[in-house]
Amino acid sequence: MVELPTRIGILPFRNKVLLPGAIIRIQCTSPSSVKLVEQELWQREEKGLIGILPVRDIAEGSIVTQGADLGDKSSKNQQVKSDSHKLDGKNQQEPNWHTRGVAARALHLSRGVEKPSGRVTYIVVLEGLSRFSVEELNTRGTYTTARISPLDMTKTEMEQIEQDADFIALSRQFKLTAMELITALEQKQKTGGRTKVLLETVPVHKLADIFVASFEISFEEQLAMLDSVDVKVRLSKATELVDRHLQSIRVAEKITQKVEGQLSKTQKEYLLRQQMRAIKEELGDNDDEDDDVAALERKMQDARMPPNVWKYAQRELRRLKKMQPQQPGYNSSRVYLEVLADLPWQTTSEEAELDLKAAKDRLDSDHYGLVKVKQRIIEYLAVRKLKPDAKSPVLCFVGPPGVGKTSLASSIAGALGRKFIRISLGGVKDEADIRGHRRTYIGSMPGRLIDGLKDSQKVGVSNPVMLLDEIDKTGSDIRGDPASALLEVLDPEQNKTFNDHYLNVPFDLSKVIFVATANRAQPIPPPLLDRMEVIELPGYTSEEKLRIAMRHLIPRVLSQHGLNSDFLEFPEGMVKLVIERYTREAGVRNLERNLAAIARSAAVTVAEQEHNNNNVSSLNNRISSPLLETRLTESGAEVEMEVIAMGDNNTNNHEMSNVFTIVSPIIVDEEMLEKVLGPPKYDNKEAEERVVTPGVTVGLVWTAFGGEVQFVEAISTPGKGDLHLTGQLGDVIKESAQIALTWVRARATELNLASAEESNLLEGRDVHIHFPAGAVPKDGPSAGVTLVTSLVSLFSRRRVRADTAMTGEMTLRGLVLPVGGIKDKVLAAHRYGIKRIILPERNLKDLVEVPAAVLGSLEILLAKRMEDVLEHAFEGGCPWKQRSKL
Ligand SMILES: Nc1ncnc2c1ncn2[C@@H]1O[C@H](COP(=O)(O)OP(=O)(O)OP(=O)(O)O)[C@@H](O)[C@H]1O
Repeated sequence: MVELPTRIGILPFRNKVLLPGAIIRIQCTSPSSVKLVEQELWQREEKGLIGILPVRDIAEGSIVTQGADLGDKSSKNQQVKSDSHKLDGKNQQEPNWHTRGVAARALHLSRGVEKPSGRVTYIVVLEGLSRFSVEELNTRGTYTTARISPLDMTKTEMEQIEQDADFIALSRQFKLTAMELITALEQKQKTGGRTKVLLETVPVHKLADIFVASFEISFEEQLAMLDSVDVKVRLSKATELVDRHLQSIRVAEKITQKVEGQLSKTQKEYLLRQQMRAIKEELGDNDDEDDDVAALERKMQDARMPPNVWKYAQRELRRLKKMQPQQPGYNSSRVYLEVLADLPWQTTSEEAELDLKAAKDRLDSDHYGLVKVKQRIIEYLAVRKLKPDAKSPVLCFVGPPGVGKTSLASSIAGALGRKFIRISLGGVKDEADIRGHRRTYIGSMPGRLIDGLKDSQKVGVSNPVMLLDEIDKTGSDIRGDPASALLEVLDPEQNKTFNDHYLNVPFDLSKVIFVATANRAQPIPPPLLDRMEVIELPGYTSEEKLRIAMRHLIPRVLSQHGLNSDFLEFPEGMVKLVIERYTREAGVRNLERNLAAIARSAAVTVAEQEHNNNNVSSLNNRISSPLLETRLTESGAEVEMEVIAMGDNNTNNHEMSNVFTIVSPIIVDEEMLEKVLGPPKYDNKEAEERVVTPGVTVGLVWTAFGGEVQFVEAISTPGKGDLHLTGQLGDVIKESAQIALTWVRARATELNLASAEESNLLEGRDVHIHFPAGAVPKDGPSAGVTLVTSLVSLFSRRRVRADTAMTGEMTLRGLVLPVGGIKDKVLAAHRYGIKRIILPERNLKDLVEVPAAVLGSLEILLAKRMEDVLEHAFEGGCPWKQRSKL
């Protein structure tokens, strides 16, 4: 029995009733309710109570309280008039208060602060305890309070009524009906019978409320239940409602059974057909194949092929009809006709009038940053809109992995309202991969393009946006040149009648919009490159990655794992740690993978929690679920939550609060990162640790993964003065190394090498230069200055500065030439925590593309000649100048 105070703070419930024993989760946002929760629940030392009083919208007319039991208290059977009161900001007029309410306590409280307004809100999980009647309402303060008197029976009254014959009969009737309901529910959900125990342990008058609270009934009925102060009235009302619910479940079941009956009818039919087939087979009566051919013919007719193709297909079909299924060639002919019938000869997706603004919004909402790229795409779309038949170039996105090339292409398809199809060209070396094998080959197939288009479920239209992925990874060998086939595909003059060897009839590709991606433009054969407009997507800075993660990756990763921010929160600081300590890439691919790993681990925790909750409180979940609906007002603002648990162990209802333990989200912290992702993979000390001996230098290079930091190591060994190079190097880089060695040798005197051993280094010994990360192929001229610096460091026995990286081509006479990919290289250096960068002077202009925040953290040193590089690379300046000073 709960001791009620004489005065209680009132929380108005609009058109809704909280019954004793019911649990509800609400969000308080209006100033009055926030104040109420703050003063009555949040700030209290001991557990506070508040009164829940139903209030009706004025528009719906006044409350007519029903219920025969009200006779004795008829004086109160009228509405309590109150001072004008603002109800949760929704109703400015005088509210219609009901005269009876329910005292409630908080099972769980969480406090939130909206950003950026700073407004405080509360989420409260309330449990109804006992009825009261309102003696007087006072609405003059910030929130309403009421003088109340309890309506529940005292213990002695209760003991008396338990002897009453009517009450006993009513209880029995109620319990019987309730038991039937539980049995029906359990059968439906096929679960065990824990809930029945509650029928024995909870007093019947409380059960009546709990059961009714779990049904969806009208406000009037809810009020009637609330007003049923007399337990006998309450029991008969509850019995009636439980019975009604039971009947509705039964009706629903009957309907399902009927449907199931129908289902088994189709199953029966299927079985009979199977049997019929078997009998026919036994009799050698094989008209099934005929059926199949007829179906194929119908499918071909539906495909609406152009006349010349149709003629060809007809001829093939006639041939097929003459053949026996066992005959060689029957199957290949059939498969061929299936492919023809599957191709979208005429079907196109409706292209709505292109709305450039909507397209721009879509690109913006899908992708963070990339301003120039998006601008270029919009221009491309604008031209297409003005002149749809213009020969627009094929867009080719070039950039390291995971910078959004594929997803940009799919956004273009979305903006145009077209289907999207991705054809992977990585590793395609055979022309037949593009153009198909002739049908004379055994196991011949159409090429990848036609194969992609024929998949009618996925594409089924002749005008999709087709992404030719990794177009730089096609190569040619004796089996022909895929690039020349691609050239035909991309040429608007020729692709109207694209000839796939397998099809052997022309297919019109001119309605397809082609987009290509590549990691690097350089390997793409020039004629192909000429057909394309290259749009470069450089890598992202850490700051950009953070924004992309917060806005795009995290929401997506959460929803992919069935979570949302109520369950899992990624604080910005932790995302930053993932970016800096666990990834070191130009794009965001690994970042996304790591975030997904964390989400997976959280999903397991959440699922386990839910499992436990379901076990403990299966009754509550099932019975109270309609009342547990969230009544959160959609404020749309970000809310920062602070949570205190209000668990109360001395009541038998504490189980119920378990349902809400997941209200507080899992917040990712360093410990969780280490647990899921392991110890940090990167720090900023790598350069420092590796540049400990003379001969090692830090260079900046450009690889298929974007800008990279590349260490170069040189040592000398006894020999004949040869140069050895290792680390999967291309011809250009090998030549750079030769030039570097020649240049350094020519300056032997300037180097002023002291000992005989050192002069030997130049003539009598071999030099070995290695580029670690041997698995990654490297080429290009930009390692020139790095190579020279390594050699000078080796010969002069002086270490280069570990905080410095360099890039630049060097001529035989020591002039430093500009190189490409400066932005990517600078970003890479930034990722590695490098502080100083030596660049060719003529690359200065390229720095405008580097974000200011990154530039600000670096010292940029410009070099015109090799001597300038050496001057910057060594502590105290160029080594041989140092020596001559000595
Ligand atoms: N600027 C961005 N804004 C939002 N999401 C991005 C952005 N850049 C990349 N992403 C996301 O990163 C992921 C990887 O991008 P995507 O697959 O498009 O990369 P890609 O450049 O095509 O890589 P690959 O060359 O390996 O195919 C995608 O989930 C994509 O949505």
